[in-house]
Amino acid sequence: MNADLLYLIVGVVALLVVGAVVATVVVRRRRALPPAPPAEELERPAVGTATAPSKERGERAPGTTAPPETLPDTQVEPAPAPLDVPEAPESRLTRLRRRLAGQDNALSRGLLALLARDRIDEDTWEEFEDTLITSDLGVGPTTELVEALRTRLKVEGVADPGAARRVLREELLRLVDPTMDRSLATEPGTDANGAHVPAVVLVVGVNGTGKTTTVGKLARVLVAEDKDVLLGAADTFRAAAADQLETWGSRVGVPVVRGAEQADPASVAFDAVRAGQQGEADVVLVDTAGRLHSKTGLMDELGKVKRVIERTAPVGEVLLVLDATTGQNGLTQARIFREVVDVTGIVLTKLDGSAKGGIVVQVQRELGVPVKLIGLGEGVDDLAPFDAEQFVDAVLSEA
Ligand SMILES: Nc1nc2c(ncn2[C@@H]2O[C@H](COP(=O)(O)OP(=O)(O)OP(=O)(O)O)[C@@H](O)[C@H]2O)c(=O)[nH]1
Repeated sequence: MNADLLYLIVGVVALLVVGAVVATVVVRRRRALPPAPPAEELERPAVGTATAPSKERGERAPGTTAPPETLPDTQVEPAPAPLDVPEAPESRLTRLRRRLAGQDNALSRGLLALLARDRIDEDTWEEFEDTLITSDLGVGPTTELVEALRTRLKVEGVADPGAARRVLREELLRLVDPTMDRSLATEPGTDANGAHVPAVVLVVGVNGTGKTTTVGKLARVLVAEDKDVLLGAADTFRAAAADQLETWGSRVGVPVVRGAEQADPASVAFDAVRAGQQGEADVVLVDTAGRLHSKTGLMDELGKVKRVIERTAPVGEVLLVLDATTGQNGLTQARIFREVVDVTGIVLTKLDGSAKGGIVVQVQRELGVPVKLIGLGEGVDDLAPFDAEQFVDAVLSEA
């Protein structure tokens, strides 16, 4: 072997040794590093549209590194919207009283202007009667009121408008009847075995009168009174009614039991009351469909709903919702519903913007049950318990 060949072999061996040493060091260093994070962790998409870093969303402020355990594995749902706090009963009443008094109140203006005249002659009494009839007081109550007023003004020798107004107030109040029990049956009870039984309120009426809206508003009244409420969407005829109720419910944290579109209303009502019993709700409000296609159909449907509910809990309250602006039509509806279910109270909606307050008296006489609630607008808290004195004062206010 010559010297050149020997140098070549020694050089190749030396290169191999150096290469092996370098490779070992690199492999060792790689093993010492943590594995590279997956691509998606490096670029986490922002949740929602907010751009400010948010701890809740697991975002990092620029230049900071969050410890791995603070990074959520899944996207964080946006926080639920805070619940509404429904208006307290007292402030609601004060506000709605002002609204009732602030109407373009033809009744009030007409009555007071007539009583303010120097001399009340026959023409004046006739005008007075016309004003009362226009307000939907009805012929019977109008005649009674006029006769009572004429007699009292004469017998008591009332001459000044202030005194005449006091007499009118007393007579109107007598017609509206402050002695009627207008409380709502919303106290839960127990059955024979001591099991919890929620109070059940069934809400009936023809479509468009404001049933679903009333159920939503009433839920808010009850929540403001610290009651646990559950809603049953037994109006399966109009799918939007259940959606509407869900919106009302979700705003105040009240659950809603609903069924499939066109499901049997009785089975939805049954499920709702059962759920109310199991969840120990204080009150279950059941919305119903109001098709007046035929009296028999309505009778069958409402009768069945009530019977099926009563397997679990008695129906303590049946509220008939009537639109105050529909006058005689409303009374016809009232008659039909009275034959179908035992109505325990009336809700008069849309009394805002209506000079038809006299309907309160007519409908109470027609059904023999009290007006318990009045709707005074489309706002979420525009439903108030009916109070005879406040109502008469609002009707006679000179606003
Ligand atoms: N101004 C006014 N509008 C009201 C009042 N109550 C309800 N409404 C309106 O009346 C309309 C009908 O109300 P709904 O609650 O959908 O009527 P419904 O009886 O449930 O109708 P169906 O579900 O079709 O049977 C809605 O636009 C309500 O906002 C009220 O007191 N005043």
